This record gives sequence, C-alpha cells and structure tokens, in this order.
Amino acid sequence: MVDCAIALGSNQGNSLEILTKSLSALNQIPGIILKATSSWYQTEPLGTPQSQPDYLNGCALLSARQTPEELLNVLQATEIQFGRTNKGALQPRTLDLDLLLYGDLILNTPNLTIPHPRMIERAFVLVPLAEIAPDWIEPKSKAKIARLLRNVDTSGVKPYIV
Ligand SMILES: Nc1ncnc2c1ncn2[C@@H]1O[C@H](COP(=O)(O)OP(=O)(O)OP(=O)(O)O)[C@@H](O)[C@H]1O
Ligand SMILES: Nc1nc2c(c(=O)[nH]1)N=C(CO)CN2
Repeated sequence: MVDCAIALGSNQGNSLEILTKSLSALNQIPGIILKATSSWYQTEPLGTPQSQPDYLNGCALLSARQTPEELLNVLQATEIQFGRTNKGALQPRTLDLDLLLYGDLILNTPNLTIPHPRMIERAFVLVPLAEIAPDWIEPKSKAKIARLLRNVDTSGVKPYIV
C-alpha cells in the first residue's frame, strides 16, 4: 500500500454533495482506503480562460494498492460516474480529481505526471493539503507542503461554511 494525496474540485451541480459522495465512492473501491479528508474551501477560479463560478476544493489522503496508472484510471472513472463530461481543459466541471502525490515517486509519462506539476503554485490545493499533510515532502522541490504554502497567495481561498 502506498500513501497518496488527491485534490478534489467542483464548480458545477451540487458541488458539496458530489465531492462528499465521490470520497465515499473511492473508499468503496477494493485496494483504496480513505485515510484523511480536509475541510472544504470556496475558491476563486484560477487560470481559467473565461469567468466561471467559484470552485469548491479540498484534498484527501488515500492508502492505495493500485499502481499510479491504475489510480489515475480509478480517478477518471469516478469523475465520469459523477457526471463529468470532457469539454476540455480548464472548463467548468462537476468533478475534477487530480493525483497529487504517490509516496515519494517522481513520474513523467505522457498521461501522468507526479507530483502534479501545478500543485505547488495552487493555493486551492496547498491550503487543504497543508491541513492534512503539512510535513509531506513534495519530492521535486524537496519542500514540505507547509513550506510551499507560504509561497502562494491564499486570498482567493475561503473556508466553506455549510
Ligand atoms: N497527476 C495527474 N493527475 C491527474 N491527471 C493528470 C496528472 N498528470 C497528468 N494528467 C493528465 O492530465 C489530463 C487532463 O486532466 P484534466 O482534464 O483533469 O485537466 P484540468 O483539470 O483541466 O487541468 P489541470 O491538470 O491543470 O488541473 C488527464 O487526461 C491526465 O492524463
Ligand atoms: N479555484 C480553482 N481554480 C481552478 C481549479 C480548481 O479546482 N479550483 N481547477 C482548474 C483546472 O483543474 C483551474 N482552476
């Protein structure tokens, strides 16, 4: 089993319900154990080509028996299960699941880059991840998540009040 970190995001549909149910769905998959969940954050869209609704974002820690490629397939199947259609990169979506960290692995294949290449610049990832894994060392920068968080502007990331 390998410790993994994922990022969750949604800005279409009932985001809170979609995110919560997607975590339960992942926990039901043989070989995956949900270890920790961050709180949820309402976040301003970052880097999107046109204006979009705010996102609901969070992170989770999993223990997984799957290989990185198998885990990516599981995440993509779960996105589709929760209504994601492939309208293209950076478009609004019911569910986005990114594989952030897979132990201390560094991997670069055409379909999968680990650590997730944009995680260290994204406050909407680092704020929730620092809640549940502040001491995890991001293997490319060799910096702890809590340290990386100090380099980003967190002003667009607000705790989500239910
Ligand atoms: N670590 C990773 N986690 C998830 N997808 C990845 C990863 N590395 C590469 N990919 C690839 O990225 C492709 C596009 O993913 P996706 O549509 O979720 O991008 P996006 O959410 O629009 O943008 P971003 O990747 O910046 O979050 C996927 O088909 C997948 O093959
Ligand atoms: N706030 C926020 N901005 C984004 C997000 C996201 O999840 N939250 N996802 C993106 C593409 O994956 C692009 N921009």
